[in-house]
Amino acid sequence: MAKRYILALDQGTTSTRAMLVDADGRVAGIAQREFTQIYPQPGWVEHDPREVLASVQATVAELLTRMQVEPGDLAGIGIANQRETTVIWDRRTGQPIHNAIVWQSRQSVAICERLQADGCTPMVRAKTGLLIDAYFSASKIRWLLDHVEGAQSRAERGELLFGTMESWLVWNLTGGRLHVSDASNAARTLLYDIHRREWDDELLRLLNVPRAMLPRICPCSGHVGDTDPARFFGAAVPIGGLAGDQQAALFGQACFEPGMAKNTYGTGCFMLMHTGAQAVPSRHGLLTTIAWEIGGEVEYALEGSIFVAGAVVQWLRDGLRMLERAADSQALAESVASSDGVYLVPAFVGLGAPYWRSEVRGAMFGITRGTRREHVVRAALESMAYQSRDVLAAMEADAGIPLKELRADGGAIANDFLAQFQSDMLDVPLLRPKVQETTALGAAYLAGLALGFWESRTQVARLWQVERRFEPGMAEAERGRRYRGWQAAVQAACVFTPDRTPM
Ligand SMILES: Nc1ncnc2c1ncn2[C@@H]1O[C@H](COP(=O)(O)OP(=O)(O)O)[C@@H](O)[C@H]1O
Ligand SMILES: O=P(O)(O)OC[C@H](O)CO
Repeated sequence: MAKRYILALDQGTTSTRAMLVDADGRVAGIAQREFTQIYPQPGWVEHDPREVLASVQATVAELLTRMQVEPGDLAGIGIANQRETTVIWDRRTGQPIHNAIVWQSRQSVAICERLQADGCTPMVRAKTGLLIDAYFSASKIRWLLDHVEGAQSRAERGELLFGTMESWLVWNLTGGRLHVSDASNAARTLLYDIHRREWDDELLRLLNVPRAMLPRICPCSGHVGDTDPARFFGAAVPIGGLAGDQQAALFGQACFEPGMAKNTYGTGCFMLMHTGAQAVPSRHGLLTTIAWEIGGEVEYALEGSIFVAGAVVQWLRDGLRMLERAADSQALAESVASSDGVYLVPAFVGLGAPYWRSEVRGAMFGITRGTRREHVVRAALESMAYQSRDVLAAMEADAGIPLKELRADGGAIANDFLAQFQSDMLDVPLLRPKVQETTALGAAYLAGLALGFWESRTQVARLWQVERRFEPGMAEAERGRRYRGWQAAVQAACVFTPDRTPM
């Protein structure tokens, strides 16, 4: 019987999703499971890699059982993952030496400050397209090798392996036979030269990371290997695609031409613009990153990484108890004509792109006796749109291409108020696709193209369909006035830094 589905795994920051995609690019079924967020100290975030792996196995088992699909019905597997999150494990036992250090975690800030003070930024930027920040994997690896007893010498003896989540998952799903990563994930480690496309000796020396612990780099779309039947429901299923989740979403949104961009509104917000075969350096606080490597060719993207977006709504719900459900934020925001001058700067873990100010903390401005919960909720939603405008302005300046339309996805863009306000604030149409699980979809496409499930990107691009198009409708003067208020709020938040001790 013909293989009916590609299984896509979206291993995200707060949950794992498994999804079956059919040949028409339709989602036949989906299963999702959250896992524990470990906060050992303020500003630190960790995951237990074994629990993450268990969440993958549980979601796949649930999905296959519910959909009455046999592993033999699967044409292949595509994996997209939370990026930068760092796992180190023992090659022989397969056991992690510590929890995974999550991308948001700030425990390696001091390591980054030393590198900055040593003047390493220009060299790092030129080779990796990144800047020195605890966000990326390298300082997390250094932190683990420093803090787990004996880790450095074990790594030097070749006993320990490093990987981001896709690497850890492939290692386990193949029964410890494959230690690989892909170019889009390697590009987020701060150890990979995105132009020469190899691990870089100067960067490895700088961070004293032994080469022996690094994975082999595979293409994002290509037959990496097969699952071990003993580890994967009794079947050897080909793994055909690996990509960082934001790059996978760019692919799932069919942004294949230079100048096409997507923005994902999840916990954080990640805007990526495809820049073709050219790695465009940023002069405005963005990252230059590999979008994907396919058939020996690399395509690049400019990225604006915003650390807090949908998480601000979670905070209103769980921290302040202003909302019962995240979705209630829409009706509340729409019940008032404006935020009444209130601005919320959600710098809970500092500011990412384009500011890169890890010491700044969140703030609210413009409060009066008349400020109500509705205004605060509206200001919170607006903050996602303002932060995205900051990033888009930088992107247009760097790429020299004005954006024609923005393809949007992620949990928070279900909010129509946010979608409309975003379109107004950017003065470009915002397109919400029918399939909003674009990350998993992108992983499925990358795998399916490699395994002959789909023929070409042209075919994939035709499968993309718009669910709703939001047209900009705000007058120029009004847009400018509101955005200037936001810029003033960010500036004021940056001034308030009473405690500069790194977390
Ligand atoms: N209707 C909504 N309006 C505003 N925010 C929302 C809405 N629904 C979900 N969110 C926010 O979106 C985020 C979840 O999106 P998701 O794409 O699942 O995130 P992630 O993949 O980062 O875990 C949460 O932070 C939540 O607060
Ligand atoms: O898992 P998400 O959707 O929060 O995305 C996380 C990013 O990959 C971090 O760089």
